[in-house]
Amino acid sequence: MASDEVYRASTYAPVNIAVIKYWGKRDPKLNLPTNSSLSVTLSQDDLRTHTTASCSSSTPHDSLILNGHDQDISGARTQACLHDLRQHRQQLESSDPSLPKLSTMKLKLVSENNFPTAAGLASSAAGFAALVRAIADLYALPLTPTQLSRIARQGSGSACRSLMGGYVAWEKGTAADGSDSVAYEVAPAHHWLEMRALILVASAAKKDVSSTAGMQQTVASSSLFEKRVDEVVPKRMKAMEKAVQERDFEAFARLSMKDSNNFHACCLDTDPPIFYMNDTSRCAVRLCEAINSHHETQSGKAGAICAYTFDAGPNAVVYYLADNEQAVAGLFKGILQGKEGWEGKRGGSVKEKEDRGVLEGMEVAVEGLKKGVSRIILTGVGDGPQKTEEHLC
Ligand SMILES: Nc1ncnc2c1ncn2[C@@H]1O[C@H](COP(=O)(O)OP(=O)(O)OP(=O)(O)O)[C@@H](O)[C@H]1O
Ligand SMILES: C[C@@](O)(CCOP(=O)(O)OP(=O)(O)O)CC(=O)O
Repeated sequence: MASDEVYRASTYAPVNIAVIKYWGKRDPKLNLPTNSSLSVTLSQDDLRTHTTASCSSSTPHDSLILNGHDQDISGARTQACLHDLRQHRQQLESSDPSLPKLSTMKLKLVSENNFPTAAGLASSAAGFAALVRAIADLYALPLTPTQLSRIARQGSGSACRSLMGGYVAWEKGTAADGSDSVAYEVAPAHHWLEMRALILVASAAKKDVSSTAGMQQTVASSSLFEKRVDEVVPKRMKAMEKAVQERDFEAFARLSMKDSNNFHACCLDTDPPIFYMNDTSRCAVRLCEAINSHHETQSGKAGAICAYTFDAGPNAVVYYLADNEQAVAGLFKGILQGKEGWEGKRGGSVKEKEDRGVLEGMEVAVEGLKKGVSRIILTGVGDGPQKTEEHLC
């Protein structure tokens, strides 16, 4: 008689926000990128996906419940992840016949994101990283995070960077089968633990052009994009790795802001043009620039203390170091006090600052932020996926 034992494994997985952006596919089917990218993994104390993978001989069909709602998992991307994971399990089962035949059972996946899904907060990155990690744990696969990144990449490109903590690069690779298109750790979180991120949520609504569709249009129509892929990104990847290794915030900040602007310029150069940043985003840029130039004037030397970056949406992510919390987060708190997100341990310790020197001539930007930002999220660099015994099913 078949046993109806239920097997399960659960994990938490983080969001990552790139500072050298992935934009463009050279092979849409295998989800292979046109350029390498580099991101910061954010702390799971603030933003995370929690996923349980379970199976038993009586599980009727493969399913995924996300935030309480049934999801369609028949898409090629999710299917590619499930197929590869099952194949790895099958290899284990054929080399050790005493193992239960989990590869033949259907999977029940239950997942919860503690942040808005599909709002440009990298939910697909944390979501697919959690899905792959939870199933790999359920199947007891002896694969490294880099090996798992090859699988997660097929679900969503940016997901491959959420399988590791700290500072993570995704090497674009050159092999036609995608075998060398994987993520690797540039430095663990503790190497530069002082990194903080303030997220200004300018819209929690679903975006009108998905990343997947947008980047395809850019590849097909932007001539600026060719230069980005051939020259701009390869140079910046090297410089950004060095900035992280040397904990050089000035270089990290300048490269982040330039790369975000270059990516959004390519979006504007797309036919028809794609607009992810909005008026609120531009107000955030203006304020960051003002904070940096005020700091430089005061200190008498070059040195950015904050860096903005924008993904495929209007939300600003502002990176800064803990030592500059008052000068950066404190200034934003002075403007955005009363908005959701400042309460709690991280936000509570930030003192509101009204720096007339920085804010002089910034009335339009200040008003724009007050009007356009709905909530803030304060976080910092964090670790990779964490196994948990807290199961969702
Ligand atoms: N926890 C999860 N488990 C599995 N899949 C998820 C999970 N969360 C999100 N997804 C998938 O990711 C999709 C959202 O991805 P999308 O790229 O549109 O938005 P985003 O990731 O928030 O933004 P971006 O990647 O542009 O920063 C969801 O519709 C769902 O298919
Ligand atoms: C702007 C970005 O956030 C784009 C992310 O794109 P996705 O990883 O969501 O795209 P797909 O591979 O098509 O799922 C930049 C980045 O995270 O590097």
